[in-house]
Amino acid sequence: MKLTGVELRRVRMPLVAPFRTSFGVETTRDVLLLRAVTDEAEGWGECVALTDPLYSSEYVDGAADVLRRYLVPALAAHERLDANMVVPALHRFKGHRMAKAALEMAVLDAELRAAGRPLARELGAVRERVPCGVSVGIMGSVGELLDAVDGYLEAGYVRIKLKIQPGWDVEPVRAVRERFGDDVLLQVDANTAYTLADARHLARLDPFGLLLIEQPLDEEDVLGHAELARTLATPICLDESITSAKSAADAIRLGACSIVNIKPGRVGGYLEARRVHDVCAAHGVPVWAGGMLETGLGRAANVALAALPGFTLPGDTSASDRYYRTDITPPFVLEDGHLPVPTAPGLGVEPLPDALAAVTTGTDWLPL
Ligand SMILES: CSCC[C@@H](NC(=O)CCC(=O)O)C(=O)O
Ligand SMILES: [Mg+2]
Repeated sequence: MKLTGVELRRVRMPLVAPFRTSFGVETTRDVLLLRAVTDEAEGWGECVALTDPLYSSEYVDGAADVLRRYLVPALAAHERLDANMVVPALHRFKGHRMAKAALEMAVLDAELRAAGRPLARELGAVRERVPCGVSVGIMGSVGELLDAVDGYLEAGYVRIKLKIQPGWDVEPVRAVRERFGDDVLLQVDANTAYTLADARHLARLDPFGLLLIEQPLDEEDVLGHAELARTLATPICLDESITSAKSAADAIRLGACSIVNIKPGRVGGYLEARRVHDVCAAHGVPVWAGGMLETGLGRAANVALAALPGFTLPGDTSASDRYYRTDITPPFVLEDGHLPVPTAPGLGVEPLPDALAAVTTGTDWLPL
């Protein structure tokens, strides 16, 4: 394929309710979308960088800048381009995995649409629908949390994930267990909010039969997670620490985690995400699909990824209405706790023109 240009498009998507984590509160997603135009087809990419560099070092304005000044121009040198070539072509630019992932995603979508191949089949999907969990933010009270969890269980979600932080951990977990019982699949996500000094406190979560505790320590403290894993009965899952297939192999070998949350943006793309899946499978480590409040575009790709064989735990692949009143694609609707894997070529979905126009705050055409 010949890439003729890339459109950077910013969309502003208000959340149906504030989403609070240990690092901040999201009320509106300011999303950077990419539209890759080639001589054979067009493709869409979604950059998962948040507005501020609080989940990781990337942030949406920085991603747009590095794409505009470095990453998109770097692809001009390639007369013919396929998705496998994108990340290697950008290797000399350090970091910016979420920006690189979005560019690879757009080129991959265009390539697959041109070939009439669904992303799920390209990645190695073995399922036609995936079981869906839901991520529940930190709330103002335990009562408010219990009402939210009740609503999600009613909606059919098969797994509940609670955001935790110091001062909001044991009590909400205990309340959910007491209200909904021991059979509900339940896990927690700290987003790096604790230190090894909190080990004894975190061990107080062990009696609640959690599936996992996600990223309790700093993303760079792999050895700390290995030491914590020797203390806790609850399995440790890493998110922010896993930035590539190699970092997954290292973390597993060091005993830092026994479960991995895979987010394609965090690891530099869907092709690397498949490699993370393969490395984890080789070590017998289960994985699940994480989320970054994606629009239907990223959601479609995450659902395709979640259909790979090693994704044996429900992911944060929630329905569109978990976050958005109106999605920019036909909405993903939960059916018996599952979402269907798209079967059309490429991502299998594309933006609805009117819905996209209604939330677009700016476009920037980058010709090659
Ligand atoms: C704004 S918080 C984004 C990162 C967070 N993501 C979620 O909790 C799931 C979000 C989703 O359902 O897309 C995580 O650390 O796993
Ligand atoms: Mg997480």
